[in-house]
Amino acid sequence: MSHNTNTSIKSAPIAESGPWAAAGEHPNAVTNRFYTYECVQEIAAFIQRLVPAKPELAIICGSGLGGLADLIVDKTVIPYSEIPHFPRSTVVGHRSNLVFGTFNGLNVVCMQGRFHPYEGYTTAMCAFPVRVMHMLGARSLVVTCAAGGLNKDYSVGDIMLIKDHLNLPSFAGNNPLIGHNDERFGPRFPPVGHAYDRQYIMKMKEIAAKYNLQLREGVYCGLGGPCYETIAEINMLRLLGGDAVGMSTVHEVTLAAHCGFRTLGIALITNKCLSDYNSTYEAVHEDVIRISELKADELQQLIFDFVNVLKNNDLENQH
Ligand SMILES: O=P(O)(O)O[C@H]1O[C@H](CO)[C@@H](O)[C@H]1O
Ligand SMILES: Nc1nc2[nH]cnc2c(=O)[nH]1
Repeated sequence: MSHNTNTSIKSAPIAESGPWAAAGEHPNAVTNRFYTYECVQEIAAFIQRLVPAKPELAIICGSGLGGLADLIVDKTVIPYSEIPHFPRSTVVGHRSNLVFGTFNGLNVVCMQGRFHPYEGYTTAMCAFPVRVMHMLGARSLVVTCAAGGLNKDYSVGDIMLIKDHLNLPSFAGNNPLIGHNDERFGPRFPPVGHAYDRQYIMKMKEIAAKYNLQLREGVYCGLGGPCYETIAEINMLRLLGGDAVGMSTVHEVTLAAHCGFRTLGIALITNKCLSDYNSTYEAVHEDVIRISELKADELQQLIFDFVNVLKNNDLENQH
């Protein structure tokens, strides 16, 4: 597929040229490159030429959870490598496809593979597909991830609905919204206190109850990775109120809140975060993938049923 990758470069003030702009005079200008509105428009237009149908729901697949995209019917699969300016997923358990089609009868767009800051992308670059999917027409987002269980009551295999998050990189000045704010995306100071939609959470609990499944509901801590946590860090995150920890999601949900998505966040607890210095257990990515794949069917069924809620517009305060 041929495309001109240079048409939307508004400014390329940093060493390498690309579709991003630097974040102005902010000290993070070099590290916080982000995609311009025009670039997102160009990508959306490119995709619309291939897939004219408007997606209603956007889905992001976490580690080992990309199988959901295989259940989409009447599919159009666009490899990230064929989309202008798109990064690539480099992590085991993440494919690199944007998948369109219908899932339980609803038009969806699904990221089969996401981007993480530890791959070398800025948080803004990691999260920018959220804006593309919004520009394509999606207004609901389901974001899934694999996570370590900080909460001592949690077991491996538990599914946690994310009620809130701690965006730890943002504490250190690494927020995907740093830099020039283009109001066409959203406001300069977006509220994020309700970034995870309460009604979506309630609906998902009702769905789970039908399967006698008890879902957890908790606070997700987003860290930069790629190291798993030290014991001291695990203890700190617990003190801060964290229930689960991972290396994704928070920057995506920040951009989703900024542009007005209603978001359902689901973390699959793939490992326990142990704080016993005498234990020899360590988290490993192979276990993360194994547990994700083991629990994928359950998660997919819940999301499949959740689509009914969206299709039937079975919600109050729809905005
Ligand atoms: O958050 P997702 O992409 O599901 O992946 C999680 O699993 C990986 C670590 O095993 C990290 O990338 C962490 O963020
Ligand atoms: N940071 C972090 N990410 C994870 N992803 C899956 N498990 C974990 C974990 O224990 N810690």
